[in-house]
Amino acid sequence: METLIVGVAGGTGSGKTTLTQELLDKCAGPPSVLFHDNYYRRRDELTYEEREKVNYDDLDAFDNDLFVEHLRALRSSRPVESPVYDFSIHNRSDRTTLVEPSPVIIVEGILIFAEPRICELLDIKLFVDTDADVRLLRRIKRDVVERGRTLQSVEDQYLGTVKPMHELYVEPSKRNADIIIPDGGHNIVAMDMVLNRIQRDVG
Ligand SMILES: Nc1ncnc2c1ncn2[C@@H]1O[C@H](COP(=O)(O)OP(=O)(O)O)[C@@H](O)[C@H]1O
Ligand SMILES: Nc1ccn([C@@H]2O[C@H](COP(=O)(O)O)[C@@H](O)[C@H]2O)c(=O)n1
Repeated sequence: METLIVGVAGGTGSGKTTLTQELLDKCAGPPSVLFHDNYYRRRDELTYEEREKVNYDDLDAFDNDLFVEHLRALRSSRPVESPVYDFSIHNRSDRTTLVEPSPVIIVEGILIFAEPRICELLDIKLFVDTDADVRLLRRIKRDVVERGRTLQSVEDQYLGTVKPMHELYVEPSKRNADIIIPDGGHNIVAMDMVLNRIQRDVG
């Protein structure tokens, strides 16, 4: 089976998941999706308080060996049992989810263009570009409402690790993108271009 692997990167709150969902809704298929977030390392050896302090915006926070193994398996038409991460406990859950192979594979995550082993497997690289102030406002809302965080913890984490790692890894990785998309999944012109390209290659 011919496969096309589409990478969707961008800072936290930039609109990656929204763009991924648009692609899922509009591609025939449907595509397979691997979320890099689900490959955060298991941290059973740490207490909750210790896990709260981990730098989750560093490349080392992810089990990239497993991620690359799963991406290669999907590319070779083999299904994978993807881990499921639980943000409320800062740890991998005991559940997995079956991801079936498909001609179009979407890969999403803040750091996928910063890890060469992942980057080289991607056929189309999309970077969702959104101003830091907008991303921060979205992040505060999401972390408090959906991830059970306090305002203080969001502020501490943002200034302590999220912002510096964004500047060190995420922003420079934009140079590896094929297309930089302002306004993410709401950018109709960019979406049409990407969908046409997908249609041409695997349609
Ligand atoms: N282009 C956009 N315009 C306005 N709001 C958006 C846009 N893209 C995403 N959002 C909103 O911003 C929030 C974060 O988007 P999301 O796609 O989850 O970001 P990410 O996956 O990069 O963290 C969500 O509430 C989403 O509805
Ligand atoms: N236990 C964790 C693990 C990760 N994060 C944050 O998630 C962000 C990435 O997800 P996006 O949907 O925002 O792209 C990343 O910036 C990590 O800081 C967390 O808060 N807790």
